[in-house]
Amino acid sequence: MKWSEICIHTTNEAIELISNILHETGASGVVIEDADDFHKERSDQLGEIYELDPMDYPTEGVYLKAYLPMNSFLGEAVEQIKEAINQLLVYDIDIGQNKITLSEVNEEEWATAWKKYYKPIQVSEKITITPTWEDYLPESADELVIELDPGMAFGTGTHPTTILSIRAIEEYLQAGQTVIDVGTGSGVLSIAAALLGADHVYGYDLDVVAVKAAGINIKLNKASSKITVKQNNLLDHVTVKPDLIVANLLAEIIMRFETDAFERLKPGGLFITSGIIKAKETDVKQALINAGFEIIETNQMKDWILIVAKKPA
Ligand SMILES: C[S@@+](CC[C@H](N)C(=O)[O-])C[C@H]1O[C@@H](n2cnc3c(N)ncnc32)[C@H](O)[C@@H]1O
Repeated sequence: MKWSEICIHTTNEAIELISNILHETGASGVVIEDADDFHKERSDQLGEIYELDPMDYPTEGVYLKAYLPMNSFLGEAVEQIKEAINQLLVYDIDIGQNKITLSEVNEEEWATAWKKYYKPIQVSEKITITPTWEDYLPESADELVIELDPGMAFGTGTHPTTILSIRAIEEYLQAGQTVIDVGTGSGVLSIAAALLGADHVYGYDLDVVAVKAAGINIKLNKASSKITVKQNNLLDHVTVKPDLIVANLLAEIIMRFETDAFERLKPGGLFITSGIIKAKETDVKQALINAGFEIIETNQMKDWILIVAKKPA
């Protein structure tokens, strides 16, 4: 079968949203080529250096590439993608140059093209994320391994907002605690919390495709007994009283439920919010403070901010 590679020149801010649009349109194997990645030397934790081809990378911003089957629906799918990306402007998302190009690739190229980007990567002191097809063996007894299929919803688990979230869970979660993961996507944060000793994790996502993908990843990581995943809008109708809530969502969405998060948390509980673009940091902090939280830590990776907020004991 022939495949068409769609390449979108966009910004860091728009990556997750456009990846989501691509997945929803049936595109496979979304690949991110970030100008910043090319400029920094890439060495993974196994000591291998990636060979990066400068021709693959933009001089600024990000290329998002994905693959669509070449059939009679191709034109319609591309139009749908363009329209959905333009809709992001309504939400004040910077979509950068938004230049979209299409090129043809054959089955063999497609099957291997995107897999070469995904290698096991140590994302925190204890956690390594590996794609399902790699036979990765932990180097020490303390190393915890999460297997993910990058072809599925919000696949790789290595976006800066996800890495910041995993590191914060590792820092703050205490064994035996109850966790809620709002916007679970691939389920990666729920799996991380379970591996790091949570008693039980509740993962929620509005998107059924994400709920299915999370379910598969949770089984793959043998964490089903510790994680309950279901479709839900934010914390609507949730009665669980968690010690920790993690939410890797856009700033606009976090600012829709900070009061609910405050009410649900046990006294002394933590609200870890990620996915906040730098420009919106002050707004989110103010909203958290207005809800009654105390800000106890802020971290940054690239343009992304993570905030840890505490409900007073
Ligand atoms: C940036 S992804 C995060 C995925 C994963 N937690 C991670 O850290 O990699 C955000 C997720 O939030 C979900 N989401 C967006 N709005 C939501 C809402 N109102 N309620 C629940 N989930 C939502 C999206 O479907 C998506 O799966």
